[in-house]
Amino acid sequence: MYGLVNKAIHDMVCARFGEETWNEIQRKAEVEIDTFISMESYPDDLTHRLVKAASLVLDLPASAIMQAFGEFWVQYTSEEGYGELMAMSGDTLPEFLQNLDDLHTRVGVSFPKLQPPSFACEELEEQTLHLHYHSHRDGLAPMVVGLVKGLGTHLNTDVEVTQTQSKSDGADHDEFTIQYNPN
Ligand SMILES: O=C(O)CCCCN(CCc1ccccc1OCc1ccc(-c2ccc(Oc3ccccc3)cc2)cc1)Cc1ccc(C(=O)O)cc1
Repeated sequence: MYGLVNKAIHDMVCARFGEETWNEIQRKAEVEIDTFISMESYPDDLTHRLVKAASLVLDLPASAIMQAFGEFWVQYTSEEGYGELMAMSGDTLPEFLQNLDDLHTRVGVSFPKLQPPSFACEELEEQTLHLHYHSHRDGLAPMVVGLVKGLGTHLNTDVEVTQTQSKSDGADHDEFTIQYNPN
C-alpha cells in the first residue's frame, strides 16, 4: 500500500487518541518508521500489523478499526489533495461507486505501484445498490463498509450498508447491499 494509507492511519489515531497512543501502537506493531512517505509503497503486512496493534491497544475489534478508517479515508483524501479527483468521480452514490475503478486508474497513471481493488455496482431497485468488491487483499471488507459510509457523509446521503457475501466464507469476492437516500 502507498504510504498515504499508513499516514492516514497515523493521523486518525493521533487526532482521536493522541500521539502517546500512536507510539504504543507503533511499538506493538514493531513498526520503526516514524514518518510515512505518502508516495512510497510499503508492504501490506505493515498496514495489517498497525490495524492489529491498534485493535489491541484501543481494545476494539479490528473490523471496527477498519470501518472507522474507511470512513476517515474519504474525508482525509478530500482534504489531502485528492478533493478534485473525488469531486470529478460523481455527485451521487451510484455515480461515485460506478466511477471508482476510473478514479483508481487515474491515480495509477501517476503512481504505478498502486494495486487498487475493483468495484462494480448495479441499481437493484429504487435507492438500493448492489456493490461487488474484488481485491487481491484479504480481510478489508469492513474498510469498504466504512468507505461507503464515508461516501454517504461526503455526498450528503444517508446510507445503510449490509454485507451479503463474504470471501472469508469461501465466496470468490465480497458483496454488499446499500440502501441510500440523498438528503
Ligand atoms: O485494496 C483494497 O482492497 C482496499 C483498499 C481501499 C483503499 N482504497 C479506497 C478506495 C476508495 C473507496 C471509496 C472512496 C474513495 C476511495 O479512494 C479514493 C482514493 C483512492 C486512492 C488514492 C491514492 C492517492 C495516492 C496514492 O499514493 C500516493 C500518495 C501521495 C503521493 C504519491 C502517491 C495512493 C492512493 C486517493 C484517494 C484506495 C487505495 C489506497 C491505496 C492503494 C494501494 O496503495 O495499492 C489502493 C487503493
